[in-house]
Amino acid sequence: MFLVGLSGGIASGKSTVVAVLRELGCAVIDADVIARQVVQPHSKAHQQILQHFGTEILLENGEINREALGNIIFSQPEKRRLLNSITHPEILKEMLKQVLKYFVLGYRYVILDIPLLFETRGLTRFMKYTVLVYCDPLTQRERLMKRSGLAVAEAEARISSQLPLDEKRKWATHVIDNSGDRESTRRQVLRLHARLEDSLDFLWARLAVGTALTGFGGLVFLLIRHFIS
Ligand SMILES: CC(C)(COP(=O)(O)OP(=O)(O)OC[C@H]1O[C@@H](n2cnc3c(N)ncnc32)[C@H](O)[C@@H]1O)[C@@H](O)C(=O)NCCC(=O)NCCS
Ligand SMILES: Nc1ncnc2c1ncn2[C@@H]1O[C@H](COP(=O)(O)OP(=O)(O)OP(=O)(O)O)[C@@H](O)[C@H]1O
Repeated sequence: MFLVGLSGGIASGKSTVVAVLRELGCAVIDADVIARQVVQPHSKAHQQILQHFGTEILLENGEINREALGNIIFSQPEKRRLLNSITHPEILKEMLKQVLKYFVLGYRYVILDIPLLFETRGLTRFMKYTVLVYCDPLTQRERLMKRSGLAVAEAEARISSQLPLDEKRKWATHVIDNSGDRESTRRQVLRLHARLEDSLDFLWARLAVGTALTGFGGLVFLLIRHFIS
């Protein structure tokens, strides 16, 4: 089994790409969804957030007021680092559990949708491929303002809380450019999907050739090499 890290910037189109991949039957784990689950009332992260940010970031029903917390962390880098240090270990733990679930279910690869993949040190080393959902800066800002009802300055604060997409582009093994229309993006996702599926064929072909050439010892060697690479 191998892992594919999918990332992008805020409102660059990750969910749009993931929707197509899910339609094609891929297993996808969404870090934003998990980030919501791990801060539910009575969780460890909820208690720590309350302790550091105070009751003013709570709604009447005890849940986190995401808008209020967002306003704080997107304008104050040190508060953002604090929130990340509380939530990220919990998010990673839950992601690992879900990866194991898909492994047991027999999926041959799992896509991890992680907005801060390239910002989180060391995480890309576990991914066989990294996919960046790119979008040109002006379109990204416009889509973000429209989707979240933000003013220019607020949208820019959110965008600049992440590494620029042009920087992330250099690190990704695959790029999907979502600056155009949805149809153009869909075509690129179909090509990516075909490559991911081919990548499996390549593995099995390598194993078959390896076994034929070197016998059982060679097969064991190739399997070990694959799972630790
Ligand atoms: C700040 C919070 C409360 C805002 O909630 P809200 O519902 O408005 O936004 P949502 O969670 O849907 O996130 C939207 C996007 O914001 C960006 N974003 C979220 N958290 C961060 C962060 N800490 N740093 C930079 N960008 C972030 C991502 O691109 C994400 O896709 C929430 O995002 C949060 O708890 N963030 C901390 C956890 C985290 O790092 N999540 C990102 C996944 S690892
Ligand atoms: N190709 C496109 N053409 C027009 N609008 C688009 C396109 N792709 C995405 N959008 C719109 O842009 C907004 C952001 O897209 P999406 O939710 O897929 O991004 P995201 O990266 O998952 O966002 P976030 O990280 O902030 O949750 C949405 O309102 C979506 O409908």
